[in-house]
Amino acid sequence: MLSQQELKQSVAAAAVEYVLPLLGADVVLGVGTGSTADLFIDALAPHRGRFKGAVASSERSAARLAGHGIEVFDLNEVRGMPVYVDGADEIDAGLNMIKGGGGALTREKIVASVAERFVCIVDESKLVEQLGAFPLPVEVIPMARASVARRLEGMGGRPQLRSGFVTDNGCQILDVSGLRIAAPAAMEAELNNVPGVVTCGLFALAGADVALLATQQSVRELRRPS
Ligand SMILES: O=C(CO)[C@H](O)[C@H](O)COP(=O)(O)O
Repeated sequence: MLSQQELKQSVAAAAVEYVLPLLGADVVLGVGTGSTADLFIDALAPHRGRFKGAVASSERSAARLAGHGIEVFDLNEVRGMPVYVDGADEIDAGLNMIKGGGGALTREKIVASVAERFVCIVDESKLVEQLGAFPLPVEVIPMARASVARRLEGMGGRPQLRSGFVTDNGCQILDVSGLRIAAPAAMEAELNNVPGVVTCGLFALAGADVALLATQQSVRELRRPS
């Protein structure tokens, strides 16, 4: 029986195999945040000479990439990326996701939006029938924390401030439990439209294109239904 850590290692290795054919001297990769993304960075490191560098979705990942000698680019210096690789807290069969457990949701959404393809790397514990058991992270401008929390309560959620945590953008996170997420894209649009919300951790309007899912038997590849 493989542990969750071993499953994360196997999906990180599979993600490196996935990106290898896309590498080239001019190629910049988009790299996500979290323990699975960390393992991806570690597994990518031996191939550092085969691509130009990476854009990271957090200061944490930027430091890890740089520690491996992979050049880290500011997104403003980069015109495009063939692929963005990142983990998720939950993913459904439509490849809609909840992300932001590590608090990097806004930069993750920005970097992913610039990449041609989002490859989500998860172990099988993250695959769910309906999103929402994992509390939904919502990044908020600090002055709007209370007003946004009231709006979230009005939607049936129970927001909790992630205490002592400040995002790389200088903002705060409300972790919202109790939401019924039957229509993820509609809820993402509604939440992102609340004044004071920087972004919510639903990735459904633009979900993953491909999911690599580590199971006890193998790493399965799932594609976003068209
Ligand atoms: O969205 C994220 C960070 O903001 C991560 O991708 C998500 O929390 C999954 O993390 P892990 O790979 O550690 O389980």
